Amino acid sequence: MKAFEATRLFFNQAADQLDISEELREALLMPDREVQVQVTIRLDSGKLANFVGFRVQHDHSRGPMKGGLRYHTEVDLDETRALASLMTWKTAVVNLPYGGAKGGIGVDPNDLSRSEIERLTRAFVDQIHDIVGPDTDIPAPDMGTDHQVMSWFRNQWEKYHGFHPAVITGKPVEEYGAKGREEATGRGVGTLTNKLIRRLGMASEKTRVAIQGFGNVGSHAAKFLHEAQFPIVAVSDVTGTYYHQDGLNIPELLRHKIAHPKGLLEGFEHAEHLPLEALLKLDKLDVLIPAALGGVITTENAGSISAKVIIEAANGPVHPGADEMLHQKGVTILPDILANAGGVTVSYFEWVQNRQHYRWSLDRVRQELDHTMNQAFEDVWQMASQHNVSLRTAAYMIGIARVKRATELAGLA
Ligand SMILES: NC(=O)C1=CN([C@@H]2O[C@H](COP(=O)(O)OP(=O)(O)OC[C@H]3O[C@@H](n4cnc5c(N)ncnc54)[C@H](O)[C@@H]3O)[C@@H](O)[C@H]2O)C=CC1
Ligand SMILES: O=C(O)CCC(=O)C(=O)O
Repeated sequence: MKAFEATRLFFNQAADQLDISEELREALLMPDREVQVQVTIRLDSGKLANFVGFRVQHDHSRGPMKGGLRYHTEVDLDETRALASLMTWKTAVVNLPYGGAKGGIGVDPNDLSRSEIERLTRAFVDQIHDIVGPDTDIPAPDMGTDHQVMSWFRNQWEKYHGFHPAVITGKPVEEYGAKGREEATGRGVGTLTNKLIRRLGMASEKTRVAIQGFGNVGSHAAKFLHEAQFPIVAVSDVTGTYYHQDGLNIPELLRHKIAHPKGLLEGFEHAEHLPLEALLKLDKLDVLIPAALGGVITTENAGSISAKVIIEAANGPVHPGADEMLHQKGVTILPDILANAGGVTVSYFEWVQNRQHYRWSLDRVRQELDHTMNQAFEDVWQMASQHNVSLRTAAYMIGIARVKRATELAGLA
């Protein structure tokens, strides 16, 4: 099943609870605009290379559209469309005054030098600068992009439109970025993991965690959970799974990642090195945190997952069929549109600061982030209890109801 079809299924499960008509479902699901562009650069070798870039603007009924930029080989129109629609429900669940969008380029950034990535980013901006802006559509980091890419993006966009740092978020802190944006998604994941396991009557020191992906989100979630006393027994990145039955030394893993030229765990010696796919098959896990690609938990591998709780730090990691199987097994899933909303929440704080030419302290960012995430969690928990539905369906119900209301108030439906 393709990614957008999967999000459509999750959408429909919630829309059934809300009794939404077929026409309105189509109107809410259909993206506002989809753009596909050619991105051509000259490589360091002197050869030309052609890539395909996308920006999908899904819905703007609640405000300017917001969502990250992904550089990854699997980026295509369908995946970008699915990710853009997730942004619409996500910004609504945490009640930010935004709609949803997503973009990216089908490329493996590990194959390019930093200067090639800079040229790629600038060429992409040349193609899409007219459709993004601080009041229309505001990009941010996602897989394969970071604060440096945001900085190049802003610089190129400003060549066309003049100074406006609020055109993009996730910028370097010394260049109009918000303190705490880099850690925000991982911190939000950590905060809600802690909250959920306590709600389920579990204790952090006895909760064995595995994290798939040790990039921005996975590594910050690991840091936060380690500080909260959770034993993290396994983490993985593209180079494999790293396991220690008594819990990994997370500070040492973080130091290793920082020292590695590509930020990888390759060569880490104080853990058992297992194949990539081993992480999902580990026994005696309590919490599994997919924090890499979408579509990784399927009907084929869901049966071998031992965790009682799955926290969707990645976007769309669980296929609908697997979602149903895990639900039947009694696994609690904290859905992506709530679990990983910390990133876009602090992006919103960054945008607000840029527009006011003001800077918040890290303490303030963290306090407001924790408040937003806790409030959204309580709203979703209450909705799930009231309607006897999963946390995913409850989160979608809240998101869809808010977007539906804004659409109706605008007189569009
Ligand atoms: N960066 C952000 O603020 C946000 C990111 N997300 C989602 O979180 C996920 C991760 O994003 P980032 O951490 O930003 O990306 P990243 O590019 O910083 O890191 C990705 C990590 O996943 C690893 N990885 C890739 N394929 C893998 C595989 N098959 N098995 C195990 N590990 C694999 C990579 O080696 C790397 O460690 C994505 O689904 C993204 O959409 C969601 C909300 C915000
Ligand atoms: O920070 C943002 O604006 C968007 C982050 C993002 O792409 C996501 O939440 O999936």
